[in-house]
Amino acid sequence: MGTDLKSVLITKEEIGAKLAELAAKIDAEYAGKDLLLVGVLKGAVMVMADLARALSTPVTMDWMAVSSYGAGTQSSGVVRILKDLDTDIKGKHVLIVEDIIDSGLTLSWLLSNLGSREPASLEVCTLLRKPEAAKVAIDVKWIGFDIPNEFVVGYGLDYAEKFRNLPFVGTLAPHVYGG
Ligand SMILES: O=P(O)(O)OC[C@H]1O[C@H](OP(=O)(O)OP(=O)(O)O)[C@H](O)[C@@H]1O
Ligand code: HPA
Ligand SMILES: [Mg+2]
Repeated sequence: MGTDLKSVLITKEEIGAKLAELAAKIDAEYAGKDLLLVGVLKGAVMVMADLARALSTPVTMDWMAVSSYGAGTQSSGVVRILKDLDTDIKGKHVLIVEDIIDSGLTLSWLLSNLGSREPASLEVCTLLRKPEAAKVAIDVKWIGFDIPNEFVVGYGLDYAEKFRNLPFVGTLAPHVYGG
């Protein structure tokens, strides 16, 4: 961690408590239904792993890899599919699991892409959201934390592929990205 981080924004304990809270609501919503969690690689790996274990509802899990940030701190706006789902989601209850909604461009694209595959339902759960950064309005059912418009890392979130393994969410010192 050293001096590359400016501050801890959300602790490991706060993340755990929030995921337990969200899991209880998701359990209630999908009681008696088959639920497919779709994790968005790579950032959502930690949220997916911890949220899935906090749920009592039996779920299946699939993954999609899309990338719009590359090595920078700004979304390019161009979303690329790096890996598609392994399964057909037609008729299934699908919950997209994300680490962060920043500009909203990734999710907006993903919702229309997955929506066109005719799932029985399609909702979103995200750990973090930056309301001030939104470039498109998105209807998100479950949100962990609204955070300020600052670049964050940790708990799956990277800067140039680094910091994903931090157990908390922190802000990056400006010198790291040349700010
Ligand atoms: O709302 P947006 O501005 O579109 O940003 C959010 C997306 O950006 C990040 O992914 P990234 O493209 O960095 O890929 P990664 O998960 O592999 O790091 C993050 O995991 C979200 O998927
Ligand atoms: O603040 C962020 N940090 C890391 N990855 C991201 N992808 C979108 N916003 C962010
Ligand atoms: Mg990234």
